[in-house]
Formats: sequence, structure tokens, C-alpha cells
Amino acid sequence: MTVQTTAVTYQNFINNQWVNSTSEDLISSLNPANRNEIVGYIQNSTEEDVDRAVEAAKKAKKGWRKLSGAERGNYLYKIASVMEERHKEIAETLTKEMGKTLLEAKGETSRGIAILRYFAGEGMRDTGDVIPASDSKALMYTNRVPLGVAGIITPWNFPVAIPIWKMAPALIYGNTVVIKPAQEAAITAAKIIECMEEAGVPEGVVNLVTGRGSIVGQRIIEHTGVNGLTFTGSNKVGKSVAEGAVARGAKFQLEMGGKNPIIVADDADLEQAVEATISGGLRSTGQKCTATSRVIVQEGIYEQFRERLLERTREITVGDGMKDHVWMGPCVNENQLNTVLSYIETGKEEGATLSLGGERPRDPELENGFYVEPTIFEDVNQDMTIAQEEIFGPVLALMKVDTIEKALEMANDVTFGLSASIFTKNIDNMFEFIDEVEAGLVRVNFETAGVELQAPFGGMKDSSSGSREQGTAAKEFFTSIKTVYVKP
Ligand SMILES: NC(=O)C1=CN([C@@H]2O[C@H](COP(=O)(O)OP(=O)(O)OC[C@H]3O[C@@H](n4cnc5c(N)ncnc54)[C@H](OP(=O)(O)O)[C@@H]3O)[C@@H](O)[C@H]2O)C=CC1
Ligand SMILES: O=C(O)CCC(=O)C(=O)O
Repeated sequence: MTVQTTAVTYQNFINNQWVNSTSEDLISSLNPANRNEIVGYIQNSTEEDVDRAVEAAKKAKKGWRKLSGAERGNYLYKIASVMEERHKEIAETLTKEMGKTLLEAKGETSRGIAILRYFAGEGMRDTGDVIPASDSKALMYTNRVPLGVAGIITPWNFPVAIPIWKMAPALIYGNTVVIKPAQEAAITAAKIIECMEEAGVPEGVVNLVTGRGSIVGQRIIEHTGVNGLTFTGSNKVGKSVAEGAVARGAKFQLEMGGKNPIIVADDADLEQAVEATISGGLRSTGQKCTATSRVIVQEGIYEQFRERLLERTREITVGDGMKDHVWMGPCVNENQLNTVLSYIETGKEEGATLSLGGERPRDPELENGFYVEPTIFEDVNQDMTIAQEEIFGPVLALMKVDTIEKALEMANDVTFGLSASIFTKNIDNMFEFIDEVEAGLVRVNFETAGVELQAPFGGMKDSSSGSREQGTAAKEFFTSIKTVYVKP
């Protein structure tokens, strides 16, 4: 039976109007903790809706760009304040829509607010340099100018943080925005946009179009009115964003998958390494691009580490993220659950030893949710699929090694290069790891997951397009440099 108690319909936001899609068709957003509960309805938008949003963003470009950085910053400060007032509602929506626990959702909402405030401050910082000209009477300087309209395509795993870490820098550097959030996170995105409306952001500066990636996302990629494309999600879609952008000469930025290793050296602090593995690998049900998925353990500590990891993982409570005692929520949707279960089957078929989990929980209370048990494989080797492909679920692959050199070699032997971590007290190991590991985010005695909003974030190899987001790096993508030469 389907429960439709308080399901609200969310519209697109175009030119500061909440409007239906021209399709007059809706998509229902289900609670992954209970597939019978509809969280709300979103618009199943068309190419025409995207065209209208881009037109609005184009019209708003000049007025927004002409404001001072401080004035744009004031809007971001106001959005942050409105979000703070609606913190509880936004966090609860996030949990109901994509399943992460309320504790994590609250943390992410606070992080969104902090990102807004960080970029608000950017409005008062320098936008260029003065460079000595060869002519002593001339003034030569650089100035950063906005790209124009930023097309933003976001995933469901960080429904608040990722849209904000793309929209906030886009806006502060003077761009206008058309955003297409993932269907599973579109209601949370609509609530963020409501905060922007309440903060008085001018007409056309931010536009939201919800619906299917293959229609709405694809139109954003192809639209010649969109000057820059920023994307986070799968490698498959990322590749089509890149191809579409190159085909029409638009600037683009991609953040994609990871297969992040944690190396546990013989001299590691055992408790810290176990806790970091659990938190980095299983929080958010393993649905982070920075999640730990390969645990490479030196043989001297392997048995102790394995035992403690199994013991602590058995204590994890799986269930509806809205409940206080629950540590791990469901997978985001049925597709994702099936993907995770099929990787678990492949792991078994290819000869890895399933040491924990691997099934859907038997608790009848959980039968309508997309749950899977936290899962640990041992005897995993480099050639196995579960050691190479991104699973995006609560699955850890334990690999035993004799030396740190071998551990490093294994850590680098994947196509991804997003995040990597080592637990050791040996300073030589630390620096060797920092120097040699192929990853954009390198952690020593920290978990692989979690990024700081004031620091550049991005990956190497197939994990990104080489660009970086957040912190001061965001400026590189959302602006172009004008070199100005003035002679009296
Ligand atoms: N790096 C990361 O942070 C993330 C990685 N992933 C990886 O991707 C896998 C699949 O997840 P999934 O949600 O399907 O990721 P996708 O890459 O499909 O989705 C990311 C965003 O792209 C949109 N999109 C989908 N197809 C197109 C298209 N043809 N053109 C333009 N935009 C499009 C999606 O829309 P919509 O879904 O609404 O149709 C969503 O907004 C996961 O298992 C995981 O491995 C997933 C999410 C985040
Ligand atoms: O680890 C984080 O906090 C962010 C990770 C991320 O960007 C992602 O999973 O898409």
C-alpha cells in the first residue's frame, strides 16, 4: 500500500516564478527507507523548460555581474541565515529523500550554510593582480570576470553540500545559474532554492529545472547559452558532459568516482585505523565518492585489525535514518541496492571470502526499504572486480600485504585517484605515501572521506577532469581572466 500523507508537489523555479513543467507530468520521490512512502512530487521537465531557464539566466547575467562582490556576498549571507532558520526542515527532507541518517543530514546542512558564508566573504577579496608593464607609463592588470551562465548537474549523495558548493562560487563570481539536481535529491534542492527566493536573490539569477538527466541534463549540456558546465556523478555521464562541452567549446569541470584505499601499516594505532575504516567506508551507506572501499593491511597487524573491524562492524545498526539509534540508512534507491548486491555476488563468484554481511537485513520492519548489510570481504586480490570498480555501497575489501611498498603499488593500481589514506606512525612511510600515492586528496591518520570547504577538492586519473572545486580553487573554474593594458 502506498502512503501519500503529506506529499507536496514541487515546481521548477524559472525567472523567480515557481512553475509547472510544460510536460504537465510529475515524478514521485520515494523514501528509500520505505518505498511505499512518497516524499513529494517533482516536475518531469522538458527541453523547453531548460530553454526557458537558460533564457532567464541569460537575461539576468548583466545585472548580476554589475553588482559589487560585496553586494552579491550579502545575498549569500542572507541565504545562509534563511537556511539556518530552516535547518531542521531541510535536514529532515534530505534524510527522507535519500536515506542518510539525520545526524549526517544535519551536519551536511550546517556545512552548506558554512560554504555559503565562506563564499560570501570571497566577494570582498581580490579579483586580480597588477603586473609591471614594459612601458613604464602603462598600467597592466588582470581582472577575473564571470563565465556567464553556469549549468550545474548534481548527484543525490550530498543533496545540500554539492549543489551549494557549486552554486555559491558560481554566484559570488558573478555568474547566473541553471541547476538540475538528481531526481532523488530534487526536493531538498527545491528547499535550498526557496531559501534563495526568501533571501531576495534577483529575478533569473538562479533557476531550477528538475527531471530526468537524459532530457534535462542533456539539454543543459548542449545549450549554447550555457557558458560553463559543472558536474558531479558517474564516470559514464561525466564523459558525455565532457564530450558535449568540448563539441561546443564550453568550459567544463567533472568530479566523478573513486576506489579509495586506506593503508594500515604494522605500526598504526589499531583503534583509530578501525574507526576511520568504518566511518570512511560505511557512513552514508558507502555512497560517497571519497568512501573507503579498499583496506590494504600489513600482515603484522592484519589479524588484530580484521578481528576488531568485524567486531565493530557487527555493532552497526541499520534502519530508517530518521530514528535516533540508527547508524546506517538504506541505499538511495532500488537500482543502487541491486548494483551493490550484484557486486557482492561478483565478489563471491571471483573467489573473495565473504566475512560479514552481504545480504539484505532479515528484520521484517526493513523489508520495504532499500537496505543492505554492512559487508566485509577478505582475500581480495587486485584483479577482482570489487577491487577495481566503484561499488558506491557499504562494502569493504580487505587486502593483506607484506610491505608498505607493495601496499602503495596496490593503492595506485586502479583507474581512479580521488582520495587515499594511510595509518602509520612512521615518518618515512608517511612521506613516501604523500609523495607516491596517486590521489587528489591525501590523508595521514585520517579517514578517506570528508572534505574541507576551504580547501581545493578533486581527483587524479579518472576521478576528475583535472580541475578542482571549493576553496580558492573554485575561482579558477567560475571565472575567466582578462588581462588589461591601460596607457594614459
Ligand atoms: N562522484 C560522486 O559523487 C557520485 C558518483 N556516482 C556513481 O554513479 C553511479 C550511478 O549513480 P547515478 O545517480 O546514476 O549517477 P549519474 O551520473 O547518472 O547522475 C548524476 C547526475 O547526472 C544526471 N544525468 C544522468 N544522465 C544524464 C545525461 N545523459 N546527461 C546529463 N545528465 C545526466 C543525473 O540525473 P538523474 O539521475 O536525475 O536522471 C544526476 O543529476 C553510482 O553507483 C556511483 O558509482 C553517483 C552519484 C555521485
Ligand atoms: O566526502 C565528502 O564530504 C564529499 C564527497 C563527495 O564529494 C561525493 O561523494 O560526491
